[in-house]
Amino acid sequence: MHAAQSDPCVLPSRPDLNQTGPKSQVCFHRSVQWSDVSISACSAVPLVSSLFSGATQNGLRAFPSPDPAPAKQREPQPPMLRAATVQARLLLLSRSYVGQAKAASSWPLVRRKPSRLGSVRPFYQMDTRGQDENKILTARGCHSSPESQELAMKSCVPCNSKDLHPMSEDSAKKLLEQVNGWELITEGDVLKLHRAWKVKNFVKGLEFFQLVAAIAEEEGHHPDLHLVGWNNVKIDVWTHSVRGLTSNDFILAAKINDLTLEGIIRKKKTT
Ligand SMILES: C[C@H](O)[C@H](O)[C@H]1CNC2=NC(N)=NC(=O)C2=N1
Repeated sequence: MHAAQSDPCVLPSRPDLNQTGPKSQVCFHRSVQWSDVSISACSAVPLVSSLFSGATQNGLRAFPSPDPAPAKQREPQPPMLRAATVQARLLLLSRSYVGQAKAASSWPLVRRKPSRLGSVRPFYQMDTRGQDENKILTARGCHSSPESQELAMKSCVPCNSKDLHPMSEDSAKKLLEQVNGWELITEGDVLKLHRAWKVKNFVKGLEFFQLVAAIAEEEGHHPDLHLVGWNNVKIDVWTHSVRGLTSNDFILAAKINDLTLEGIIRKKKTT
């Protein structure tokens, strides 16, 4: 995928679950009919290691399936044949990864429990190991304030909590400074957060929704998503249970602002 001229505030696309590291691993996943294998394109490392151990990873079976015959029934393979088998498997694996890398952008995001091998970066993420995307964005002046960073690190509370009440418009206006690009709208008598983006195309709009959905599911707090005229994304955020705005909505908006959307959002035309 050709990387467009990058907007300094947009890092290469990756699903941003939580600045403090994903509580669960978000992976590309698809059952590939030709080899009857379910491949999770999170990272080559666990799959290759489980390939050798034949172990399952996150409930996935290292291919080729079906289950290898229990060791005791298998005839010991001569070393040359064994090496050739591993070679063939690795070739199959590498081919599938090339195929995946090409198709990965159109694959649906699914949620996986953290791999038993520890959380690993999905292979399509920019390798910023040891760096903190937040620091990168802040260094580039992309965060409106440390408060907005702090907001993006928080977690939503359950919307059916008794302590949740709609905030006043003045309180909302104060918090608005911490969510760049969002505005307050009132629909019916309900105060909401609203933001619009132009995406490159319809599919990228859906990809954007997938990234937002991952956060919403993680937080148990959901936005209203609109994709109109094929490339206009509009998102409204409000707390339905109290018919107004709560801190949950600003946390969700800050997390959406922290998504890395390179390749999804249409570059602003320089006038
Ligand atoms: C029980 C659970 O907290 C509710 O169903 C959640 C789900 N997501 C939600 N999202 C939003 N925006 N408002 C809600 O009131 C809400 N309620």
